[in-house]
Amino acid sequence: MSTAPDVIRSAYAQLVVTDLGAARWFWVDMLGLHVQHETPDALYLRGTDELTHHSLVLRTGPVAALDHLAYRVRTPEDVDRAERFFTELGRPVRRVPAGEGTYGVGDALRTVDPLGFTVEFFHDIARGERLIQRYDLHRGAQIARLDHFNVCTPDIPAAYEHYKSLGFGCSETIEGDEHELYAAWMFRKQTVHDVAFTGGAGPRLHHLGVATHESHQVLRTADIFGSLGKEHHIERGPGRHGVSNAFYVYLRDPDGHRVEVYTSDYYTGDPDHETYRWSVHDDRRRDFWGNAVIESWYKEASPVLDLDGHVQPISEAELDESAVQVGADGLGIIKPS
Ligand SMILES: O=S(=O)(O)c1ccc(O)c(O)c1
Ligand SMILES: [Ca+2]
Ligand SMILES: [Fe+2]
Repeated sequence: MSTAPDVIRSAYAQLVVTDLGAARWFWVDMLGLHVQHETPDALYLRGTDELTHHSLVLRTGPVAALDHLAYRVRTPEDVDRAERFFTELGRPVRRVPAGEGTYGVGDALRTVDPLGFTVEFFHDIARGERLIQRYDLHRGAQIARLDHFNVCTPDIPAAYEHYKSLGFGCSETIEGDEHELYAAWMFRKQTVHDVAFTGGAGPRLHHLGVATHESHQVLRTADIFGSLGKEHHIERGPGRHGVSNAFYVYLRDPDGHRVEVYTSDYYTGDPDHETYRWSVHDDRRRDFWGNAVIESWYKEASPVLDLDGHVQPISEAELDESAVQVGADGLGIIKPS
């Protein structure tokens, strides 16, 4: 296998939304993302700390879906490496020269990865002005930056192996009694994850994770939605995660796309960083206070598009974490299917 591209971080996602005005209300007015560029059918958004052009692109389309995920790579030559790497894997690849792809992004490689997701690797991207200390412009949830992608896939071990071959480390896992893999969190930047896998029918996008600096901003996000009688957008939390130790709240946008407002995970940058493994029977794994995970969080996710914009077919998962229950005696019981 040729050398993998040197991925720096999860960098942006492009979502298809069916109503750009409604999406603007949610992502700009409520979450506080900054509009770096806009056209009649697209918004290019970033958080207060982000110095590159955007970390989220919303474009109008008939079906709410993930258009593609994008990772930034260290050098322009890593875009060539990505092309060789995925070509050797036998995956469909498409080179997207500067000016022909996403506005603000330079030369890029797009592929459909082994999990069925359309993924872009790029280096060159336009800059945005520094807003880190423009507190006068920090609004709503005061989102600082994109933190991670969470994807639904039926084969978590295959997802783990693919991202391991791309040089990702593994910070945490959720495992069964025989160490079957229910979920995994993997990273290139030195925090808990750039990408994580939720077991389920896939390929589907489970959520985008966006980071705030402090937990009071997570609580304030929930309060703002409550104040406006829009609490139906709050799906899960606020709460404290077991995995990652982050404080979180999950929201659904007007199209049902899930976003997690997330803060205070931890450093993972040492070369001998060890994976922390949770039992699927430990009720603190997903919420450290043992709060139940609402069914929709396990079952609902956004469809994804292929390189030509067609919705990818999905395949069902073998393992169903939501079927695993911890009984009153603290032992795991599997609900009869
Ligand atoms: O619910 S989990 O504690 O497993 C969790 C941890 C980190 C995340 O980013 C997440 O979405 C979910
Ligand atoms: Ca609710
Ligand atoms: Fe997350």
